[in-house]
Amino acid sequence: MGKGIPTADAGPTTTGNGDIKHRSKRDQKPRLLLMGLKRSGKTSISNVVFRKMTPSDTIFLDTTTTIQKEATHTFMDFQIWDLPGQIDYLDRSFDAESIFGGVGAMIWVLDALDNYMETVGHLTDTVFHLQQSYPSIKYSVFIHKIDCLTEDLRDDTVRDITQRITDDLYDVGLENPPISYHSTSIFDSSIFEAFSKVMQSLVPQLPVLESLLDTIGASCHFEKVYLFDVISKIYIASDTTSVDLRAYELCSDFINIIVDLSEVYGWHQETDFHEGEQLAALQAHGAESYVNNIKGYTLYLREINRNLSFIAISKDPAFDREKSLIDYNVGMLRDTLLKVLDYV
Ligand SMILES: Nc1nc2c(ncn2[C@@H]2O[C@H](COP(=O)(O)OP(=O)(O)OP(=O)(O)O)[C@@H](O)[C@H]2O)c(=O)[nH]1
Repeated sequence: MGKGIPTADAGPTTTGNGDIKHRSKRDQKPRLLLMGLKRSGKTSISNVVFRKMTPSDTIFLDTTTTIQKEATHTFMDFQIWDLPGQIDYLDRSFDAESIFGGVGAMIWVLDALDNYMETVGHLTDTVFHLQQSYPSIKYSVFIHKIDCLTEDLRDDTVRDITQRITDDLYDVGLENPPISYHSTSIFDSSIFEAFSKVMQSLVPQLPVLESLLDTIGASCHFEKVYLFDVISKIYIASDTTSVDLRAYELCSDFINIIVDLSEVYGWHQETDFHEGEQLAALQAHGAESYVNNIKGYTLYLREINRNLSFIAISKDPAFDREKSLIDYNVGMLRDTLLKVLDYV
């Protein structure tokens, strides 16, 4: 058996060492790897997205020396493994199966400010080798720290990196590698947008959800509709209109306000509702909120369950909820989530 690297489980949502039964069950959940050279930004990304760390606080992070495992229990239970950047995972003495077996997606974090020739070489070697033994892994390259580049330089850098990786892989015989590219920064919503796309690649029923969200958007006259994981702010599906960072930001801010308000004014349903019927009715409907005319937009949120909310944005500043057919459409969404995903 090959050597392994020490692993560390950190934080409240992280897999615990003590509970072996619990742990082995979680280890079967889809795994997502964060890889890349030292100081590329892997731990910062994991902390900002999943631990709500303020981006500016990431400058105090130490180098990671052990695998950090983060387990999230939201719409989809999955593990994120943050791998130390200084280790050569292709070294034959490594127990590769313990790291790469069961991986659904790998994110390669590439520091756009670095001399990226070195990391492009590591990345293409890694993809090439893993493709032989683990062909189902999906790869995403985060061209990261993009906030430090000017608009023009950004486009050139992204184009150059994409081209180099594609050429290198072509040279070794990989013509259409399953790689997606995202420009990211922890200082804006691009990191959440990119992570959303990675998570969506792990949802086999995504086309069904997207087509349903397209239908809802059209019939209710929404410009953009999302299914949001409320805690992480990752959206697990949206309609298929083009990515709109501004719409994402407005929806994300809206969730923050709703969560803050419900922390102050919310109540614990089990203790306050003694009438079973009343509680069932509330759960079937789901909490709802909408605001008209925020910077010319209407925002609409409907809770599907504790984790998942339907959120839509309309350019009509005077959205009329009663005429919108929203109840019928959200009902259809709930039915689909239940039937197709066995979820809700
Ligand atoms: N400008 C900018 N800096 C970032 C961004 N993301 C991370 N950083 C900074 O990059 C530095 C390294 O971040 P880490 O998260 O520790 O990098 P890492 O890849 O986990 O590094 P190792 O643990 O050594 O493998 C920190 O100073 C972060 O503040 C970003 O999007 N933009």
